[in-house]
Amino acid sequence: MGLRLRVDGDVVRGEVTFDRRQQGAPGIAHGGAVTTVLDDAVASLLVVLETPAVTANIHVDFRAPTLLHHPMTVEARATGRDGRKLHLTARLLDERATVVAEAQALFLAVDLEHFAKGGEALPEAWSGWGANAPG
Ligand SMILES: CCCCCCCCCC(=O)SCCNC(=O)CCNC(=O)[C@H](O)C(C)(C)COP(=O)(O)OP(=O)(O)OC[C@H]1O[C@@H](n2cnc3c(N)ncnc32)[C@H](O)[C@@H]1OP(=O)(O)O
Repeated sequence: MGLRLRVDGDVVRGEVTFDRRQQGAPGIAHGGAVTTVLDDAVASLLVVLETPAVTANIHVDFRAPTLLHHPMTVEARATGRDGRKLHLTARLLDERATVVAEAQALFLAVDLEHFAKGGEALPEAWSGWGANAPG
């Protein structure tokens, strides 16, 4: 789907075009693929927030069909923090700036050791990530 995300101040923005590999109904992206994009967008906010965290839950409202082969934009922002709980939101918009899907996600801040459970080496760039994050 060629998702590209970038940090723009305290917002994450990106572009994505779904194709047949993400098809659900004919010509329309599967909701799981749409959710993946929204989850990835909010997860990228963790760079802005300087906080390692994981998705605890994500709620998605599908407002309109997400059409294949149409360029979409995604934007994500943080809406609040309560201790370890990060409240994040993201929207997917079509070329006419119509919101086709939006998500509210709860992320839980974790220690970097959480990611070591996967048994893979963590990226070098992650060392020190979250060292100053409030608990
Ligand atoms: C840019 C770099 C990106 C790096 C990667 C980022 C990750 C990308 C996004 C992902 O896809 S993450 C993968 C999918 N998510 C997971 O695999 C998470 C799996 N779940 C867990 O590991 C644990 O359940 C979790 C760390 C989320 C919570 O376990 P904890 O033992 O740390 O929390 P705990 O049970 O003590 O609960 C702490 C608080 O959170 C609340 N809570 C926990 N899970 C919740 C939940 N699912 N829904 C609502 N509230 C939840 C819980 O009620 C409680 O609230 P209170 O403090 O008010 O009592």
